[in-house]
Amino acid sequence: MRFHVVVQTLKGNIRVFCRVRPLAPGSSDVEKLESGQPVLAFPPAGDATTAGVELTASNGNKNTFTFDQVFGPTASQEEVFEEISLLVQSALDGYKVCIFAYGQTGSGKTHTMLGTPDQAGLIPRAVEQLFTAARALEASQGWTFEMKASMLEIYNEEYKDLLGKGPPAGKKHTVTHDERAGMTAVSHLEAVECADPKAVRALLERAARLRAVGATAANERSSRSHMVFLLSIRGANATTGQRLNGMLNLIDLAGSERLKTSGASGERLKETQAINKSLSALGDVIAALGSREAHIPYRNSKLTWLLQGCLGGDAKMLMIANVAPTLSAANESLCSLRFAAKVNATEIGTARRSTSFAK
Ligand SMILES: Nc1ncnc2c1ncn2[C@@H]1O[C@H](COP(=O)(O)OP(=O)(O)OP(=O)(O)O)[C@@H](O)[C@H]1O
Repeated sequence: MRFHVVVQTLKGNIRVFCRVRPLAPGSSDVEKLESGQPVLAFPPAGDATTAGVELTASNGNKNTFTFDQVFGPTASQEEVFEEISLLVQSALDGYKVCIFAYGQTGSGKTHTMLGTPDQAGLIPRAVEQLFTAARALEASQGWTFEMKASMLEIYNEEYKDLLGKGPPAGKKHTVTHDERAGMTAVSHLEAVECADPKAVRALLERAARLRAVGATAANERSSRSHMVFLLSIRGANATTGQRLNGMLNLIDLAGSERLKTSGASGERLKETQAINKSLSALGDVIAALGSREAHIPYRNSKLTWLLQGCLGGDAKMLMIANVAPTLSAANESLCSLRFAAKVNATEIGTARRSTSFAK
């Protein structure tokens, strides 16, 4: 347990990875410039703890970025998870952990977070790992753990429960924070007790079906909304009296691409404004935390308001910037990499575990 704490603290509380997805099989997309140069290349970063990615725009301009990790198109789900597993594990030590997938529509966010049945993504792998570790601690060190999962969608600046029925007619979900206890409560949100990883898989399938229904009904809704997976972990140790509250939030953000708003109207315009608002609010919160401002603008979006207890000095954050390798995506990839670079340049204080001893 102690080992996890030390390693993660040394690496800092905000980390940024970049993941480049492969070209779709049979795709007619172009991934090279006319000169034959690839749009994305992976130069060495110059030190052992970071990795580089270089994007060449259609005008030939090169933009180089360094992140904590860069995964090329051949990186497997397992390789990506390996780099994240320590961070996930720390939720079981009483930390609040937030992992975001950021990028334009089609850049691989959902593949990274949820994956497919034969290429499981971060969420199922994280839950499986936490179960295994919790069981081992229960068997060897007198701990008991309770894990509860919720899933919600934020669409047009409104919360929607993906597992339960949601609030009664005429009511909305409300989010309240108990700062002293470090707890967040969402009204009318279903929290499903996770007795084993199989239960979580069933739950993810249920949520995916619900989102899919939305997608046909509301114009590719899944890429126009944020999907938030929340796992709360309560631990109690009968031998030592120690208690802990960990939290793992895994977020598949809405597509970050800027629509040409001049052509967008009605629902589409409203969606775009809501996405732009919440993504820039997320960037603003991170920037305000980094510059130690007295006021952190959590209230500026439903996303930052929901996650405020897990965004900040006490929490650990990871942003995965997903990018597509194609020439047609190069402009949006550049925007994503710039956003990620800004996050990467932010320093947030040392994470704190939420633990206490029963009297
Ligand atoms: N690393 C990868 N390996 C293999 N296939 C991938 C990978 N990343 C993405 N894909 C595939 O590329 C396509 C687009 O990916 P995905 O749906 O994850 O993008 P997205 O960013 O979540 O898009 P949206 O915003 O529409 O949800 C999917 O068919 C997905 O299976």
